[in-house]
Amino acid sequence: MASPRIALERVRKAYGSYVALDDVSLDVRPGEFLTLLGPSGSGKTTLLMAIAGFVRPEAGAIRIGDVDITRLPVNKRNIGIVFQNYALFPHMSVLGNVEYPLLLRRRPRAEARERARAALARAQLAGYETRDIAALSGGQRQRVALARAVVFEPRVLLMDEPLSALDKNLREQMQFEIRKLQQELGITTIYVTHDQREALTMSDRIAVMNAGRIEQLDAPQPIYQRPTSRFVAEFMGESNIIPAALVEPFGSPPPFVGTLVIRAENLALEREAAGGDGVAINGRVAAHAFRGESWHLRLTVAGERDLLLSIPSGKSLDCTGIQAGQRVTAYAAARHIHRLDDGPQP
Ligand SMILES: Nc1ncnc2c1ncn2[C@@H]1O[C@H](COP(=O)(O)OP(=O)(O)OP(=O)(O)O)[C@@H](O)[C@H]1O
Repeated sequence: MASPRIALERVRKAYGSYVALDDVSLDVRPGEFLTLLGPSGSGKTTLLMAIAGFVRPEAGAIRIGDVDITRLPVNKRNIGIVFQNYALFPHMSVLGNVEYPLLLRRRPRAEARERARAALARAQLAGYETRDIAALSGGQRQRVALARAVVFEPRVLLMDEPLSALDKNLREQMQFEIRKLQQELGITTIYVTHDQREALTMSDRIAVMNAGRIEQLDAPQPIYQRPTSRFVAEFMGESNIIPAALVEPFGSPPPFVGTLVIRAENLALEREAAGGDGVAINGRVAAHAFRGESWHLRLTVAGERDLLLSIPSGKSLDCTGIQAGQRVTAYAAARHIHRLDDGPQP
């Protein structure tokens, strides 16, 4: 059976006078991997827990497929959940943990065992069945948690920062594994993270959350390249937000108006390296640092605003000779300049 859509309609949750979810509406498509991305306190976990049934909204409706689950108890929702801290049973073996949801649903032991073994194999844990949870690494524990979340064939899958306790390399490997498993199962998934690179890597679409609202909902590339608000532009990557009055066109680009967003990696110190007509911004080097794959430069511009540049260290100009206080010009091609609609007009 195909995994259903998840639909939220004007879901509201307040803690006292603090509004954690401010009339959130969201439509997650069947089989989609949708990530809730946002800073700490933006409401991601509250939204996920409202879908899981651990948080009761004051208003609004939540549907899975055609079923209104807003008032349904947690154990009737048929949702797989993976938490950051595994929430495994430490006194049970790996197999015991994964069988548990099936035994809870009164499946016969032989069937439970067989399905648990299959789920463990899918999660790359064949051979670990009799191990104690305590004898597993963080990554293996998270695989057990994943196997346990999907073993009973839930209708949808929810994951709350499942990889945040793992080191960088393992986290990147697990991002691909989780995504592969999700695609094999075709299960509609909502994933919570505050890590933008993780969201960009894994998702079909990303909902960027800020103060209990969804600021922008789109596929990874448009979210990154065409942010619709200052908040999203600043949250995703290193962005420069510049009133157009501060920048000068060069070549023959169209006239610029309003507030502009230029990513740090789209600025260059040479006109040719910028790749086409665009804008030139004069500044003074305030700080510079070598970051391995790139040089990081901070320029003071027109005495009031810093401009961030990220220059690939393998290509373009060698920044070794750059001095603090040096006057430089930063260039960006017109195609890398994004106009923001909600910014103040210059
Ligand atoms: N049980 C609660 N009682 C009071 N306030 C709460 C409760 N749960 C959450 N909040 C508040 O609601 C806001 C949203 O919290 P939530 O956990 O959803 O944010 P988040 O985006 O998941 O953040 P994080 O990334 O830190 O987990 C926060 O300001 C939080 O302090």
